[in-house]
Amino acid sequence: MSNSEFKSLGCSKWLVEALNAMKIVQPTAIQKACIPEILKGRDCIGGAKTGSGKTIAFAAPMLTKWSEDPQGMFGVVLTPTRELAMQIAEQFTAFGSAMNIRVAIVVGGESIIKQAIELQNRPHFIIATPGRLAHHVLNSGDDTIGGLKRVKYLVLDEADMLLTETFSKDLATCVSILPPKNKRQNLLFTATMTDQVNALAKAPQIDGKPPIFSYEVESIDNVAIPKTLETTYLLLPEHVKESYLYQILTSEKYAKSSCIIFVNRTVSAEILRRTLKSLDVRVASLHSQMPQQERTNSLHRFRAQAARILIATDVASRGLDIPVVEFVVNYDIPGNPDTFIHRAGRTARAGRHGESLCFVTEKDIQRVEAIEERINKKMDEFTDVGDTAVIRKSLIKVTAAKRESLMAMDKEGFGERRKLQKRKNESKEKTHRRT
Ligand SMILES: Nc1ncnc2c1ncn2[C@@H]1O[C@H](COP(=O)(O)OP(=O)(O)OP(=O)(O)O)[C@@H](O)[C@H]1O
Repeated sequence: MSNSEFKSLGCSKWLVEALNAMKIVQPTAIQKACIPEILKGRDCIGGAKTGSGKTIAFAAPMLTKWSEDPQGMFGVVLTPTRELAMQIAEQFTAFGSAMNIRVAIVVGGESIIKQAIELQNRPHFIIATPGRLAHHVLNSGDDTIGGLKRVKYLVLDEADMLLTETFSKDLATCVSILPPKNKRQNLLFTATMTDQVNALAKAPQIDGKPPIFSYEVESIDNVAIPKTLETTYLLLPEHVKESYLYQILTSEKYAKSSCIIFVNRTVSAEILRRTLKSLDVRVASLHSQMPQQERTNSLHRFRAQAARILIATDVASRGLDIPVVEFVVNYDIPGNPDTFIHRAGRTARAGRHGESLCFVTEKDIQRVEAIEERINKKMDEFTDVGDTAVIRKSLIKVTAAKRESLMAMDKEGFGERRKLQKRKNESKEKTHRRT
């Protein structure tokens, strides 16, 4: 048994040992601040930069309390994306394996019936995306979701995102089945504070409940990105972006790096994936137009380093914890500076070094300035571009690969499939609204 500081924060002995086995001994700032307060029964709003250990900050106190009386459904964790839900569920399962923990994942794109059966088995923790949990709340009987009426904890991970309009209806449905606010503990965590989150931090105290504990590690609004993150930009014309990307990814410096490339649209992700694949780069992709099984497989391949590069839309920008990622490329610049913080935060996690590069065309300059203002830091110019003669030469090869990709996508009706899917989703949404 070690002299882990988690013990002095009040975590159970078995959990301290489980953390220890994973070499997690010294709590991070957010963990030190939040664990004792959550154990006291307080609601908590925790703000800390990407990769600074927010998951354990809420998981450790919940698991400690659960192990004192491991009965029935104990806690619900909501997250905005399916992959993040799966990752959190894996962590709960790993931490609680010695205690026979039961964790259910309730996310879209997976079998509703299988999930209903899992819920009937009374899992201790339910890790869910709001849309699918709301579906169960609206359509399943008490034998499936009745246990939710007695949960002790509700966690909103990536709370700023979950509190946006996109999730409001589903979130309200999920919360409607839980015990009232004063009969459950509410834990909110985020890497980017928004007005909605701040407003909750200032909410009046509920009678008989300890006051909300609100904590931000060194004001994340002023220091929004990890210290170990290098931020650079490369100014370039739109039509050479693919060639530069290919050149950089295959250059001596980055040829072995694990890298996530963020684009703004699913169609761009598909074009890039095909183009790079035909140029023999080991790529995987992750976007919302892929079937869930493919999304899961892609992420597995990337995590296992079978694919060195992940091309992704913002479904991958939040929460994903893949320690080997050393390099994040913003192939397209996001419109919301907070999105940049989350994307770049897929690297430089837990004190590791990481790099973020922005591809900047003329039309992106204002967006980059807004990001620099948000992160309180000027980006440096990227200098590892390599030989421009080589890039010029590769331009022909890369352009040909892109043209072939576009032709293949056209033939397969990629755009059509998306339109069809969109129409299907819209009609599903209408039915959902009617029910
Ligand atoms: N006390 C600790 N000691 C060592 N490693 C830790 C500690 N706490 C967490 N970690 C590791 O740090 C990494 C990042 O943690 P986590 O995923 O919880 O970050 P986060 O703050 O939720 O980030 P994001 O805002 O991107 O969701 C994980 O790999 C986790 O296992």
